[in-house]
Amino acid sequence: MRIKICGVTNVEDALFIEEAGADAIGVVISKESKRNISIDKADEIFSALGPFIIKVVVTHTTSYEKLNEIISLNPDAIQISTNCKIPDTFRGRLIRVIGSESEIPDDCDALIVDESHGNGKAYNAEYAKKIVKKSHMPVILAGGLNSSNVSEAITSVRPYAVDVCSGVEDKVGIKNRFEVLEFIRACGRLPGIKIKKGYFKD
Ligand SMILES: O=C(O)c1ccccc1NCC(=O)[C@H](O)[C@H](O)COP(=O)(O)O
Repeated sequence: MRIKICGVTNVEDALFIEEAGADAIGVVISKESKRNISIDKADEIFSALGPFIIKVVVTHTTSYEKLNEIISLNPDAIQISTNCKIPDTFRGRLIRVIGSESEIPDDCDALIVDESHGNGKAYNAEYAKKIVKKSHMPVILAGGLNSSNVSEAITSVRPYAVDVCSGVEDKVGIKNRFEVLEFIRACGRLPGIKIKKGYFKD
């Protein structure tokens, strides 16, 4: 199972997540988010990472100026929840957010079923299953996932990938290393870092 860990706000967490073996890291560039970071911070985080991890920017912008700033970071993918049109040069790497009221869009390359927006709100299993069945695009599952429920979510929904944000945090924007490793393990993957005593919660 592919794994995206979202809402990363600092280089230390990003490097740990990469080393732990996640496939993708998401940073949020949106004033609406408690995990909002600047373009410069996102650049610092992406630049610290190696070539084998997918770098995703999550945004809610409707401004082409902002979008161009985001594109200038050269992310591997953009995850967007508005219907802002993305330049053709960026095609192939666009993830659109789909919630229970929305139709499947056809101007993107992957979908993320997400009604949580980093708040830990649980996904709707019936809806997610329907989207996986109907969509010809890869479907990422998000919403209230954590190390205790992700295995069941994978088995029942059969998504392309799973996404987690608050379920592996100590506090908003700060990842809990033990939970990151446990989440990766619960996805049926072997974490790249041994679970050491120091990674446990106090
Ligand atoms: O993380 C945020 O602060 C955020 C805010 C607004 C929109 C999206 C946001 N995050 C995007 C994600 O892809 C999250 O990982 C996803 O909503 C799952 O969050 P959680 O339920 O906390 O695992």
